[in-house]
Amino acid sequence: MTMFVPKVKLNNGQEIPAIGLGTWKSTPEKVTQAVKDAIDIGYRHIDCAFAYGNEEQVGAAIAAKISDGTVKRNDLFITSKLWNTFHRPGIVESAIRNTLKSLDLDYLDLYLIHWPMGYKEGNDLAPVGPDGNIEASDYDYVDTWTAMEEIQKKGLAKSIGISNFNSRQIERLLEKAKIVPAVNQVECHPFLNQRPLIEYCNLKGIKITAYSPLGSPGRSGIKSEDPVLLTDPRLEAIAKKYNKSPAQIAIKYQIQKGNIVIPKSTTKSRIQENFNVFDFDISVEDISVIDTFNINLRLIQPWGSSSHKYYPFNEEF
Ligand SMILES: NC(=O)C1=CN([C@@H]2O[C@H](COP(=O)(O)OP(=O)(O)OC[C@H]3O[C@@H](n4cnc5c(N)ncnc54)[C@H](OP(=O)(O)O)[C@@H]3O)[C@@H](O)[C@H]2O)C=CC1
Ligand SMILES: O=C1CO[C@H](CO)[C@@H](O)[C@@H]1O
Repeated sequence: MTMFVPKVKLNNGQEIPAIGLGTWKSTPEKVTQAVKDAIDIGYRHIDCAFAYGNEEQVGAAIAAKISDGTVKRNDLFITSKLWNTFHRPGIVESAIRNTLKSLDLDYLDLYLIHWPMGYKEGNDLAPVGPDGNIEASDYDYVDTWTAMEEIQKKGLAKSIGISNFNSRQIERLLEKAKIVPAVNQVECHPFLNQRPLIEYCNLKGIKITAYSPLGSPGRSGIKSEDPVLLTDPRLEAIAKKYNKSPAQIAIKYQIQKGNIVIPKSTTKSRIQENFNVFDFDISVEDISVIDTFNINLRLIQPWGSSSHKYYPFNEEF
Protein backbone atom coordinates (compact mmCIF):
# COMPACT_ATOMS: atom_id res chain seq x y z
CA MET A 1 0.00 0.00 0.00
CA THR A 2 1.39 3.38 -0.99
CA MET A 3 1.38 6.03 1.70
CA PHE A 4 -0.47 9.27 0.93
CA VAL A 5 2.03 12.04 0.21
CA PRO A 6 0.86 15.66 0.48
CA LYS A 7 1.42 17.86 -2.53
CA VAL A 8 2.31 21.52 -2.74
CA LYS A 9 0.47 23.63 -5.31
CA LEU A 10 2.74 25.76 -7.50
CA ASN A 11 1.78 29.19 -8.85
CA ASN A 12 0.70 27.71 -12.20
CA GLY A 13 -1.57 25.10 -10.60
CA GLN A 14 0.86 22.18 -11.04
CA GLU A 15 1.28 20.04 -7.93
CA ILE A 16 4.62 18.80 -6.61
CA PRO A 17 4.94 15.99 -4.03
CA ALA A 18 6.15 17.56 -0.77
CA ILE A 19 9.00 15.04 -0.49
CA GLY A 20 11.42 14.02 -3.20
CA LEU A 21 14.61 11.99 -3.40
CA GLY A 22 17.85 14.00 -3.71
CA THR A 23 20.54 12.58 -6.01
CA TRP A 24 23.66 14.72 -5.55
CA LYS A 25 26.63 12.49 -4.72
CA SER A 26 24.55 9.40 -5.41
CA THR A 27 27.12 7.50 -7.41
CA PRO A 28 26.18 6.21 -10.85
CA GLU A 29 26.71 2.68 -9.44
CA LYS A 30 24.21 3.19 -6.62
CA VAL A 31 21.67 5.67 -7.93
CA THR A 32 19.65 3.34 -10.18
CA GLN A 33 18.83 1.03 -7.27
CA ALA A 34 18.19 3.99 -4.96
CA VAL A 35 15.65 5.53 -7.34
CA LYS A 36 13.97 2.14 -7.91
CA ASP A 37 13.77 1.60 -4.15
CA ALA A 38 12.38 5.10 -3.66
CA ILE A 39 9.64 4.58 -6.25
CA ASP A 40 8.76 1.20 -4.71
CA ILE A 41 8.55 2.88 -1.28
CA GLY A 42 6.20 5.56 -2.64
CA TYR A 43 8.38 8.53 -3.63
CA ARG A 44 7.04 10.17 -6.78
CA HIS A 45 9.43 13.10 -6.96
CA ILE A 46 13.13 12.88 -7.90
CA ASP A 47 15.53 15.83 -7.76
CA CYS A 48 18.22 15.63 -10.45
CA ALA A 49 20.80 17.90 -12.09
CA PHE A 50 23.10 17.74 -15.09
CA ALA A 51 25.96 18.62 -12.73
CA TYR A 52 25.40 15.47 -10.63
CA GLY A 53 26.77 13.34 -13.48
CA ASN A 54 24.24 10.54 -12.94
CA GLU A 55 21.16 11.45 -14.95
CA GLU A 56 21.50 8.44 -17.27
CA GLN A 57 21.47 6.09 -14.29
CA VAL A 58 18.49 7.92 -12.77
CA GLY A 59 16.74 7.63 -16.13
CA ALA A 60 17.39 3.87 -16.21
CA ALA A 61 15.54 3.50 -12.89
CA ILE A 62 12.61 5.60 -14.04
CA ALA A 63 12.33 3.59 -17.27
CA ALA A 64 12.47 0.30 -15.33
CA LYS A 65 9.72 1.37 -12.91
CA ILE A 66 7.50 2.54 -15.78
CA SER A 67 8.06 -0.61 -17.79
CA ASP A 68 7.37 -2.95 -14.84
CA GLY A 69 4.04 -1.12 -14.30
CA THR A 70 4.82 0.33 -10.84
CA VAL A 71 4.18 3.87 -12.10
CA LYS A 72 3.20 5.82 -15.18
CA ARG A 73 5.21 8.80 -16.35
CA ASN A 74 2.53 11.22 -15.20
CA ASP A 75 2.62 9.79 -11.66
CA LEU A 76 6.18 11.11 -11.36
CA PHE A 77 7.53 14.60 -10.78
CA ILE A 78 11.04 14.95 -12.20
CA THR A 79 13.15 18.04 -11.61
CA SER A 80 16.47 18.87 -13.23
CA LYS A 81 18.69 21.93 -13.40
CA LEU A 82 20.50 24.03 -15.99
CA TRP A 83 24.19 24.08 -15.10
CA ASN A 84 26.17 27.33 -14.88
CA THR A 85 28.15 26.72 -18.08
CA PHE A 86 24.90 26.76 -20.11
CA HIS A 87 23.60 30.24 -19.26
CA ARG A 88 23.88 31.58 -22.82
CA PRO A 89 20.23 31.93 -23.89
CA GLY A 90 20.95 30.26 -27.25
CA ILE A 91 22.06 26.97 -25.65
CA VAL A 92 19.43 26.59 -22.93
CA GLU A 93 17.21 24.47 -25.18
CA SER A 94 20.05 22.13 -26.14
CA ALA A 95 20.97 21.81 -22.44
CA ILE A 96 17.49 20.65 -21.45
CA ARG A 97 17.28 18.37 -24.49
CA ASN A 98 20.55 16.78 -23.41
CA THR A 99 19.21 16.23 -19.88
CA LEU A 100 15.95 14.80 -21.27
CA LYS A 101 17.94 12.38 -23.42
CA SER A 102 19.97 11.22 -20.41
CA LEU A 103 16.86 10.83 -18.28
CA ASP A 104 15.08 9.10 -21.20
CA LEU A 105 12.12 11.47 -20.86
CA ASP A 106 10.29 13.74 -23.25
CA TYR A 107 9.47 16.44 -20.69
CA LEU A 108 10.54 17.54 -17.22
CA ASP A 109 8.07 18.57 -14.55
CA LEU A 110 10.40 21.31 -13.34
CA TYR A 111 13.58 22.82 -14.74
CA LEU A 112 15.63 25.19 -12.57
CA ILE A 113 18.47 27.62 -13.19
CA HIS A 114 20.91 25.89 -10.81
CA TRP A 115 22.73 29.09 -9.76
CA PRO A 116 22.38 32.76 -10.73
CA MET A 117 26.09 32.66 -11.71
CA GLY A 118 27.10 31.87 -15.29
CA TYR A 119 30.45 30.09 -15.78
CA LYS A 120 32.60 30.09 -18.91
CA GLU A 121 31.05 27.85 -21.54
CA GLY A 122 32.84 24.60 -22.37
CA ASN A 123 33.27 21.00 -21.29
CA ASP A 124 34.67 21.88 -17.87
CA LEU A 125 31.81 22.23 -15.36
CA ALA A 126 34.00 24.27 -13.02
CA PRO A 127 36.38 26.21 -15.33
CA VAL A 128 39.27 27.76 -13.47
CA GLY A 129 40.60 31.13 -14.60
CA PRO A 130 44.16 32.49 -14.41
CA ASP A 131 43.55 33.84 -10.88
CA GLY A 132 42.71 30.34 -9.61
CA ASN A 133 39.01 31.13 -9.20
CA ILE A 134 36.04 30.03 -11.26
CA GLU A 135 35.98 31.70 -14.67
CA ALA A 136 32.71 33.59 -15.01
CA SER A 137 30.66 34.23 -18.14
CA ASP A 138 28.98 37.57 -18.79
CA TYR A 139 25.50 36.18 -19.25
CA ASP A 140 22.85 37.79 -17.14
CA TYR A 141 20.48 35.35 -15.42
CA VAL A 142 17.58 37.61 -16.47
CA ASP A 143 18.30 36.76 -20.12
CA THR A 144 18.77 33.09 -19.25
CA TRP A 145 15.32 33.25 -17.64
CA THR A 146 13.79 34.49 -20.92
CA ALA A 147 15.19 31.34 -22.57
CA MET A 148 13.75 29.24 -19.73
CA GLU A 149 10.33 30.76 -20.47
CA GLU A 150 10.63 29.49 -24.05
CA ILE A 151 11.41 26.01 -22.67
CA GLN A 152 8.14 26.05 -20.74
CA LYS A 153 6.20 27.40 -23.75
CA LYS A 154 7.57 24.55 -25.87
CA GLY A 155 6.41 22.01 -23.30
CA LEU A 156 9.91 20.72 -22.53
CA ALA A 157 9.32 21.55 -18.85
CA LYS A 158 5.88 21.97 -17.27
CA SER A 159 7.22 24.45 -14.75
CA ILE A 160 10.39 26.49 -14.49
CA GLY A 161 12.17 27.87 -11.47
CA ILE A 162 15.42 29.00 -9.90
CA SER A 163 17.88 27.79 -7.31
CA ASN A 164 20.26 29.63 -4.99
CA PHE A 165 18.81 33.06 -5.88
CA ASN A 166 18.70 35.77 -3.24
CA SER A 167 15.76 38.17 -2.85
CA ARG A 168 17.40 41.03 -4.78
CA GLN A 169 18.17 38.72 -7.68
CA ILE A 170 14.56 37.53 -7.69
CA GLU A 171 13.33 41.12 -7.58
CA ARG A 172 15.50 41.92 -10.59
CA LEU A 173 14.36 38.82 -12.46
CA LEU A 174 10.70 39.63 -11.80
CA GLU A 175 11.08 43.08 -13.39
CA LYS A 176 11.38 41.41 -16.79
CA ALA A 177 9.87 37.95 -16.27
CA LYS A 178 6.67 36.96 -18.02
CA ILE A 179 6.55 33.74 -15.98
CA VAL A 180 7.06 33.93 -12.22
CA PRO A 181 9.43 31.15 -11.07
CA ALA A 182 7.45 28.29 -9.54
CA VAL A 183 10.17 27.37 -7.05
CA ASN A 184 13.39 28.69 -5.53
CA GLN A 185 15.45 25.69 -4.40
CA VAL A 186 17.77 26.71 -1.56
CA GLU A 187 19.71 25.26 1.34
CA CYS A 188 17.28 25.01 4.26
CA HIS A 189 17.46 23.15 7.58
CA PRO A 190 17.08 24.10 11.25
CA PHE A 191 20.58 25.72 11.34
CA LEU A 192 19.69 27.86 8.27
CA ASN A 193 15.94 28.15 8.33
CA GLN A 194 15.74 30.90 5.68
CA ARG A 195 12.80 32.66 7.34
CA PRO A 196 13.27 36.06 5.59
CA LEU A 197 13.81 34.50 2.14
CA ILE A 198 10.79 32.23 2.59
CA GLU A 199 8.63 35.19 3.61
CA TYR A 200 9.82 37.12 0.57
CA CYS A 201 9.21 34.19 -1.79
CA ASN A 202 5.75 33.58 -0.30
CA LEU A 203 4.79 37.17 -1.12
CA LYS A 204 5.82 36.60 -4.74
CA GLY A 205 4.06 33.22 -5.08
CA ILE A 206 7.33 31.26 -5.21
CA LYS A 207 7.56 27.99 -3.28
CA ILE A 208 10.72 26.89 -1.50
CA THR A 209 12.37 23.53 -2.02
CA ALA A 210 14.67 22.81 0.93
CA TYR A 211 17.96 21.24 -0.11
CA SER A 212 20.45 19.64 2.30
CA PRO A 213 17.56 19.31 4.80
CA LEU A 214 19.61 16.92 6.96
CA GLY A 215 22.59 19.26 6.97
CA SER A 216 24.33 17.22 4.23
CA PRO A 217 26.22 15.03 6.75
CA GLY A 218 29.52 13.57 5.66
CA ARG A 219 30.00 15.91 2.72
CA SER A 220 33.68 16.71 2.27
CA GLY A 221 33.36 20.55 2.26
CA ILE A 222 31.86 20.67 5.75
CA LYS A 223 34.21 22.14 8.36
CA SER A 224 35.05 20.03 11.39
CA GLU A 225 34.05 22.89 13.68
CA ASP A 226 30.56 23.14 12.15
CA PRO A 227 27.81 21.73 14.39
CA VAL A 228 26.24 18.52 13.09
CA LEU A 229 22.47 18.76 12.77
CA LEU A 230 21.52 15.09 13.11
CA THR A 231 23.44 14.66 16.38
CA ASP A 232 22.32 17.93 17.93
CA PRO A 233 21.08 16.93 21.42
CA ARG A 234 18.09 19.31 21.20
CA LEU A 235 16.95 17.72 17.94
CA GLU A 236 17.61 14.25 19.38
CA ALA A 237 15.41 15.10 22.38
CA ILE A 238 12.51 16.18 20.16
CA ALA A 239 12.96 13.06 18.02
CA LYS A 240 12.82 10.84 21.09
CA LYS A 241 9.60 12.49 22.23
CA TYR A 242 7.87 11.54 18.95
CA ASN A 243 9.60 8.16 18.71
CA LYS A 244 11.14 9.32 15.43
CA SER A 245 14.71 9.86 14.23
CA PRO A 246 16.36 13.31 14.04
CA ALA A 247 16.28 12.98 10.24
CA GLN A 248 12.52 12.43 10.29
CA ILE A 249 12.03 15.50 12.48
CA ALA A 250 14.24 17.61 10.18
CA ILE A 251 12.21 16.44 7.15
CA LYS A 252 8.80 16.93 8.76
CA TYR A 253 9.87 20.38 9.97
CA GLN A 254 10.20 21.45 6.32
CA ILE A 255 6.90 19.91 5.29
CA GLN A 256 5.03 21.57 8.17
CA LYS A 257 6.58 24.91 7.11
CA GLY A 258 4.95 24.41 3.68
CA ASN A 259 8.26 23.72 1.96
CA ILE A 260 9.12 20.92 -0.43
CA VAL A 261 11.97 18.75 0.86
CA ILE A 262 14.48 16.53 -0.97
CA PRO A 263 16.61 14.39 1.38
CA LYS A 264 19.27 12.32 -0.38
CA SER A 265 20.13 8.74 0.41
CA THR A 266 21.29 5.67 -1.45
CA THR A 267 20.66 3.47 1.61
CA LYS A 268 17.33 1.66 1.28
CA SER A 269 16.53 1.71 5.01
CA ARG A 270 17.14 5.48 5.13
CA ILE A 271 15.15 6.12 1.94
CA GLN A 272 12.29 4.34 3.74
CA GLU A 273 12.92 6.12 7.07
CA ASN A 274 12.95 9.54 5.40
CA PHE A 275 9.58 8.78 3.79
CA ASN A 276 7.93 7.64 7.04
CA VAL A 277 7.00 11.12 8.17
CA PHE A 278 3.29 11.22 7.48
CA ASP A 279 1.99 9.40 10.56
CA PHE A 280 2.73 12.18 13.05
CA ASP A 281 2.86 15.97 13.36
CA ILE A 282 5.34 18.07 15.28
CA SER A 283 3.44 20.32 17.70
CA VAL A 284 3.35 24.06 17.10
CA GLU A 285 5.38 24.50 20.31
CA ASP A 286 8.12 22.13 19.13
CA ILE A 287 8.22 23.78 15.69
CA SER A 288 8.89 27.06 17.56
CA VAL A 289 11.67 25.36 19.52
CA ILE A 290 13.29 24.11 16.29
CA ASP A 291 12.98 27.66 14.89
CA THR A 292 15.35 28.79 17.64
CA PHE A 293 18.14 26.48 16.33
CA ASN A 294 18.78 28.90 13.45
CA ILE A 295 22.39 30.16 13.35
CA ASN A 296 22.50 31.06 9.63
CA LEU A 297 24.97 28.23 9.05
CA ARG A 298 25.46 27.93 5.31
CA LEU A 299 27.00 24.56 4.44
CA ILE A 300 26.87 24.73 0.64
CA GLN A 301 29.21 27.34 -0.84
CA PRO A 302 30.20 26.86 -4.48
CA TRP A 303 33.95 26.65 -4.77
CA GLY A 304 35.90 29.63 -6.18
CA SER A 305 32.81 31.73 -6.94
CA SER A 306 32.66 34.28 -4.14
CA SER A 307 33.94 37.10 -6.35
CA HIS A 308 31.42 36.34 -9.12
CA LYS A 309 29.25 39.34 -10.01
CA TYR A 310 26.14 37.29 -9.26
CA TYR A 311 27.40 35.41 -6.18
CA PRO A 312 24.17 35.13 -4.18
CA PHE A 313 25.33 34.90 -0.58
CA ASN A 314 26.59 38.41 0.15
CA GLU A 315 23.04 39.68 0.73
CA GLU A 316 21.32 39.22 4.06
CA PHE A 317 18.72 37.00 2.32
N1 LIG B 1 20.21 23.27 -5.84
C1 LIG B 1 21.38 23.08 -5.26
O1 LIG B 1 22.33 23.86 -5.42
C2 LIG B 1 21.57 21.91 -4.39
C3 LIG B 1 20.65 20.89 -4.41
N2 LIG B 1 20.80 19.80 -3.60
C4 LIG B 1 19.78 18.72 -3.71
O2 LIG B 1 19.30 18.41 -2.39
C5 LIG B 1 19.54 17.05 -2.11
C6 LIG B 1 19.75 16.82 -0.62
O3 LIG B 1 20.87 17.54 -0.14
P1 LIG B 1 22.26 16.88 0.26
O4 LIG B 1 23.28 17.94 0.25
O5 LIG B 1 22.46 15.68 -0.55
O6 LIG B 1 22.10 16.51 1.79
P2 LIG B 1 21.07 15.83 2.80
O7 LIG B 1 20.86 16.84 3.86
O8 LIG B 1 19.90 15.26 2.09
O9 LIG B 1 21.97 14.67 3.41
C7 LIG B 1 22.38 13.57 2.65
C8 LIG B 1 23.31 12.73 3.50
O10 LIG B 1 22.61 12.26 4.65
C9 LIG B 1 22.69 10.86 4.75
N3 LIG B 1 21.36 10.42 5.22
C10 LIG B 1 20.22 10.32 4.50
N4 LIG B 1 19.20 9.93 5.26
C11 LIG B 1 19.69 9.75 6.50
C12 LIG B 1 19.11 9.33 7.71
N5 LIG B 1 17.82 9.02 7.80
N6 LIG B 1 19.92 9.25 8.82
C13 LIG B 1 21.23 9.57 8.73
N7 LIG B 1 21.83 9.97 7.61
C14 LIG B 1 21.07 10.07 6.49
C15 LIG B 1 23.02 10.37 3.36
O11 LIG B 1 23.78 9.19 3.41
P3 LIG B 1 23.55 7.87 2.49
O12 LIG B 1 23.21 8.33 1.10
O13 LIG B 1 24.86 7.19 2.58
O14 LIG B 1 22.44 7.10 3.15
C16 LIG B 1 23.86 11.53 2.82
O15 LIG B 1 25.20 11.38 3.24
C17 LIG B 1 20.74 16.73 -2.99
O16 LIG B 1 20.97 15.35 -3.11
C18 LIG B 1 20.35 17.43 -4.26
O17 LIG B 1 19.37 16.68 -4.95
C19 LIG B 1 21.83 19.74 -2.69
C20 LIG B 1 22.78 20.71 -2.63
C21 LIG B 1 22.75 21.87 -3.50
O1 LIG C 1 23.51 21.09 -6.36
C1 LIG C 1 24.68 21.20 -6.08
C2 LIG C 1 25.57 20.09 -5.77
O2 LIG C 1 26.50 19.93 -6.80
C3 LIG C 1 26.97 21.11 -7.44
C4 LIG C 1 28.32 20.96 -8.01
O3 LIG C 1 28.75 19.67 -8.13
C5 LIG C 1 26.83 22.28 -6.50
O4 LIG C 1 27.39 23.45 -6.98
C6 LIG C 1 25.38 22.48 -6.28
O5 LIG C 1 25.09 23.32 -5.24
